[in-house]
Amino acid sequence: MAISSGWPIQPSAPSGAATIGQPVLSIENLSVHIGPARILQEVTLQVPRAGTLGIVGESGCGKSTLLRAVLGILPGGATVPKGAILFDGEDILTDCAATVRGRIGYVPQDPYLSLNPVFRAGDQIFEVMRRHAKGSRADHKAKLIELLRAVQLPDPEAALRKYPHQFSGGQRQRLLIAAALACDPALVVADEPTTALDVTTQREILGLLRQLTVERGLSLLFVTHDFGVLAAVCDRVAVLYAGQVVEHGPTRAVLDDPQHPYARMLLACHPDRATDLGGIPGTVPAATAQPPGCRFHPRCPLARAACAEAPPPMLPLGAGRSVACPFHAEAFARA
Ligand SMILES: Nc1ncnc2c1ncn2[C@@H]1O[C@H](COP(=O)(O)OP(=O)(O)OP(=O)(O)O)[C@@H](O)[C@H]1O
Repeated sequence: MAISSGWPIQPSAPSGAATIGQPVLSIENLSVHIGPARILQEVTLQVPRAGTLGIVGESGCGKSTLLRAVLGILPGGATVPKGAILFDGEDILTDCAATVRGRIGYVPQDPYLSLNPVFRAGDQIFEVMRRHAKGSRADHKAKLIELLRAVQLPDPEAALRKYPHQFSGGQRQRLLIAAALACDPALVVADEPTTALDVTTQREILGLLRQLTVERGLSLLFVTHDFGVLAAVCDRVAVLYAGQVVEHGPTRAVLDDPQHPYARMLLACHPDRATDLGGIPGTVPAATAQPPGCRFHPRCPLARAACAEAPPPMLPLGAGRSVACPFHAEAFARA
């Protein structure tokens, strides 16, 4: 059974937009360690200009760490033994990080925790614009009012003077989307931006995000653990397991016919498809105890000795798809 987004279908990106020119963001062989935790291993991904890439994976697979690396806010003690993150050709991991960061908008996960309760909403966004956007305060105000209209927040003038507690959760998330767009970013990074919201508000916010990215030609890097949300928002998807990308391709193709054993088993657990509640045998390894080779091999029904020896290369499958498993075509029975 196909996984439906459950959300109203939103306008899709202009034809061919996902493949135009250089990617806006290119993550190349990125490994991130924090102390003994080997969190990301040789992650390679691209966000197309005016395209949307979703990162999907279970809790603890490294989604937030990947976003933090892109935003230049890895925690103290983090090291990057390998790799690069190129934004418009500039390496975010080097000194130009501060300049680059102003051109990346961020929509956080929890609208209740992301605004300072003691400052007016407008002042908090003006402060970000003062640091990163050109123009006077009057220019910023005109721009912000236009954005608050675009995110469909009623009475934008009054909204600027309100404190965070005077908004609902959905309204706060609209405010945060406006804030993310305030400095004219080329890329918006969103970290599960609807998990704290009720289902109806989730639909509205996802629809809005999709509409704004299409209308404004923005690129979107979107993290979620929810395949339905992914189907609603993202043109392309990368499936992450224990810090390794195991499959990458157009969202519809991956959801309809996943190739990596992990992606197949994960999708089989989705409520739209599940025939039992068996789940995937075993547990996700701790970041301090990652198995060698393919990190999924201890749980994989197709595993053999070679899988424990070295991480499998990404194999191109055509039509923009790739999978990190040389045995992906073999059928398996779920344990
Ligand atoms: N500061 C840290 N120090 C040590 N280990 C960390 C640190 N931050 C994260 N980790 C570990 O890195 C792994 C990935 O964590 P991360 O938060 O990136 O995953 P995630 O996919 O975003 O999870 P969730 O969906 O639950 O937010 C986990 O095993 C986590 O315990």
